[in-house]
Amino acid sequence: MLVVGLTGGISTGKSTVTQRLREEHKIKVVDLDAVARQVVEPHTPALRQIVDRYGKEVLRWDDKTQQEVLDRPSLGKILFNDKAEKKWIEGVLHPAILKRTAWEVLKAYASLHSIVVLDVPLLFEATLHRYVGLAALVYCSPQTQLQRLMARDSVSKEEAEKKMAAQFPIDDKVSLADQVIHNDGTREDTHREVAMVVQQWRDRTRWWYVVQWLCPPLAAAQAAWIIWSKKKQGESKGEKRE
Ligand SMILES: CC(C)(COP(=O)(O)OP(=O)(O)OC[C@H]1O[C@@H](n2cnc3c(N)ncnc32)[C@H](O)[C@@H]1O)[C@@H](O)C(=O)NCCC(=O)NCCS
Ligand SMILES: Nc1ncnc2c1ncn2[C@@H]1O[C@H](COP(=O)(O)OP(=O)(O)OP(=O)(O)O)[C@@H](O)[C@H]1O
Repeated sequence: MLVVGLTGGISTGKSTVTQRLREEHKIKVVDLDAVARQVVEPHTPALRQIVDRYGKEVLRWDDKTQQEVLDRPSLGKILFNDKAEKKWIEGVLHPAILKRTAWEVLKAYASLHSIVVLDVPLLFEATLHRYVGLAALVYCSPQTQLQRLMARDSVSKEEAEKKMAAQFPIDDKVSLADQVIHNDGTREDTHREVAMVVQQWRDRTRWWYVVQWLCPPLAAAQAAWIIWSKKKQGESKGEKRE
């Protein structure tokens, strides 16, 4: 099975691309933003830790479920404005997110998917690219990124720039990626690029994933090889976590 890590910058178009992957190409996608929401649902250990640290101000009443839930904009304000708190929040959430994601990958393998795409906003920042077979970047210029972020989230230029600054600059991610999907033009242009990369992924997997499914030690050996060789590559480039 080919595990693709799909990343980008905030608002460069990951969701636009993954929607196409799911609907047109029928590819299994695991969205780590969605997983990040699950790990802070009511009564989870992660939410308890967050409330212990920041108090009830990070909660809001949800009429639909009749309970207190995480107020995401409030936690976002803390995370995007304070580097030390960002680190603390990530220290609580990332291990829980990783555990759930590993489980989703195993489920995809067991149900004989040839390709699984992980939509990971912080693929490079969290050095998760070492654990995937291919890192694909959804790219648009920083100017387009800023405009789309301001329009989509109805935020000021200053607020949008602060969110962009919490990640590696999109131009720096280009050299770290194995493949780039350009999303500066029309959606139709992007759909064409997506079709091209999907063909490349399918060419890489062919019948190999069936062999791996029939012989799990082969799949485990390939995963171990990818992790080991990417770790070596990273060390020789002097890569380190943010
Ligand atoms: C801060 C939170 C509460 C804001 O929630 P909100 O619903 O407003 O936004 P959402 O979750 O949809 O994220 C939107 C985008 O923000 C960016 N972003 C999210 N977390 C981070 C982070 N820790 N560092 C930098 N950028 C981030 C990503 O580009 C993401 O796609 C939320 O993003 C969160 O819990 N973040 C911490 C978990 C995390 O690191 N998630 C990234 C998954 S790898
Ligand atoms: N090719 C395009 N042309 C015009 N608008 C686009 C294009 N691609 C994406 N957009 C718009 O740009 C905004 C950001 O796109 P999208 O939500 O897919 O980004 P994202 O990378 O998933 O964002 P996030 O990191 O916040 O999850 C959305 O409002 C989307 O409709």
